[in-house]
Amino acid sequence: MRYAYLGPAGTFTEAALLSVEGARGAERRPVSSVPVALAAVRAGEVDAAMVPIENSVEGGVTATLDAVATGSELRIVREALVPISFVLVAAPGTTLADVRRVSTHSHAWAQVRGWMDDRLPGVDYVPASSTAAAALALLPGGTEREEPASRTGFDAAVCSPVVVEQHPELEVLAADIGDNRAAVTRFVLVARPEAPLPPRTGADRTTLVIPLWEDRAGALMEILEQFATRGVNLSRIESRPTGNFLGEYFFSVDVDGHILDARVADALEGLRRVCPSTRFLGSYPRADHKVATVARHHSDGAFREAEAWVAALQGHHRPTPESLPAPGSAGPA
Ligand SMILES: O=C(O)C(=O)C[C@]1(C(=O)O)C=C[C@@H](O)C=C1
Repeated sequence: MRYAYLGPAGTFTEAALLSVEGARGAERRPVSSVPVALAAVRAGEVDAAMVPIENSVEGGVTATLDAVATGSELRIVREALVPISFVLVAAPGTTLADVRRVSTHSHAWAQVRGWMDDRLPGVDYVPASSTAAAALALLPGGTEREEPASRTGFDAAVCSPVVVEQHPELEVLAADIGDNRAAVTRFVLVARPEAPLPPRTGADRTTLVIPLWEDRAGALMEILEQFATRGVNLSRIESRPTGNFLGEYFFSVDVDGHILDARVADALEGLRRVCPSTRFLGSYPRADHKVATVARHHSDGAFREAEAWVAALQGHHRPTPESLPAPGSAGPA
């Protein structure tokens, strides 16, 4: 297997990838952004890419939500949860009092803002492509030592403690600086659509992209109804602009269950009718193994029984040519 991930080594995304069985011995390609990782999957240069999708503090990772919603189809085949803990690092010899400008990934910055306001008020933020990229930039590239700020434009970085394990020469100015100690990021492994559908486990998640089909009152309600009436619980719903023009949005949705669950399959059929450009991004096991609660009347057995009942009734009352809708018509009102 060949994998792409948001690099360099030491990112949280790499930690997520390393949690996949066999990934340690596989070819791993660090890349500079989520779109680049997904482009490598689409081009067939790698078999799958690990990308962040949701953080418990900062919410959806918009770069991922947008990149999987458009372009050629992709499939999520698994997810991974990584607990997030941050350290503030600098080049050797730097002290906290020297820090004026701090670099990291924007999602990481959002998770340490409280600590920064408290301990380094007025410090400037310099965006980086990842937490590890910011930290590694602080290390002198050559033999000649340079002042980091003059070379990089910043003098400290927020990253994972893993980077310090790999580069012990980095000075740790502060540890555990996340505003929320229980922060977790959810990552997804994304492959091409021909990837085999992961088996149903009973504790599964299905990810969908639902463009708002028509701009009218009740359009969102009609989408949500498809899930509600089949007892399908939503675990995440976010609206994102399509980028085409102001006011055009799509919904990125996670639901509890697998496409092989009758209630999920039935909801997808309903969605297809009310919103034909719905995109299926995959059904895969939940990393937290949380089993969905399903009422008896939403179980596979209840759907099968109801289908068999209707089929039997149809068998007794076969449609006549006159009772069928004319070709091209919407059918009897
Ligand atoms: O920069 C990294 O280390 C990443 O893996 C990216 C990322 C993200 O995109 O949210 C992953 C987890 C953390 O919440 C912060 C940054």
